[in-house]
Amino acid sequence: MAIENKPGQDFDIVLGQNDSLGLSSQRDHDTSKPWVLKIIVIGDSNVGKTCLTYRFCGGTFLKNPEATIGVDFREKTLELDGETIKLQIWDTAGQERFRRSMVEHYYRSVHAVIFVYDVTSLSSFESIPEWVDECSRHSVGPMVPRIMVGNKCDLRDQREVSTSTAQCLADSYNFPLFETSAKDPAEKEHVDAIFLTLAYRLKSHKPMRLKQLSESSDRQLWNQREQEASICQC
Ligand SMILES: Nc1nc2c(ncn2[C@@H]2O[C@H](COP(=O)(O)OP(=O)(O)OP(=O)(O)O)[C@@H](O)[C@H]2O)c(=O)[nH]1
Repeated sequence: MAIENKPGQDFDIVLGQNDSLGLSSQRDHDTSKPWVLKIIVIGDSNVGKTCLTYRFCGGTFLKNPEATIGVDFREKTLELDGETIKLQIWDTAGQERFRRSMVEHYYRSVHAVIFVYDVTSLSSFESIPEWVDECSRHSVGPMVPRIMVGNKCDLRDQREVSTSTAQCLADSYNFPLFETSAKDPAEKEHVDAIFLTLAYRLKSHKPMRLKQLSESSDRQLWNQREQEASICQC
């Protein structure tokens, strides 16, 4: 496995300029460079955010993940209809004490949001409106695509959140709902579908304004995390 962006190597990121999605009305995309889309994964601690992103990027189930501190970055490059798209996935900390200093970074110039709850934990589901509110408080506009994901569906006997209850909440926000399991290998396609759905939705929007990531503080953050060897090499 090889990481797409080596330390010190510059690459582009789409940063919001003209509207909440960072989209411009004119095509100014250099086709030799991929789109880079920032997706954040948020939700209570222990719902499986790290395992879901790892399943998508690395293809396997991470057996003993440690609680995320601040953020872990993962990247996946996709070819969609002949265009290269890099998904820069921010796996955020669910525990308040590990996210406090990072929250502003999470939401800055974000292109899509994945809200995760655990189908075996009613309280994690009941927290979803708080996560949605946090997004709004950080000025994530209504144009930014959002998806709701119920994880750990393999634990059938322990389910506390029914599909219909979750669908009601998702409908009230007009979010697509996915139920899946990071653990069950048979669910890999559903996990992929979450991220692909977002990638296609973002790609279908108008062409995007590009800005060098090296100009932003996101770049510094990324470098710092690379030095701490906390980027998943997938
Ligand atoms: N059975 C089952 N367990 C899962 C699944 N996904 C994650 N887990 C387990 O749930 C626990 C928490 O997983 P994480 O991915 O670390 O959860 P997180 O949401 O990233 O947690 P924080 O980093 O604290 O925010 C771990 O013990 C995982 O093995 C799943 O789909 N099924």
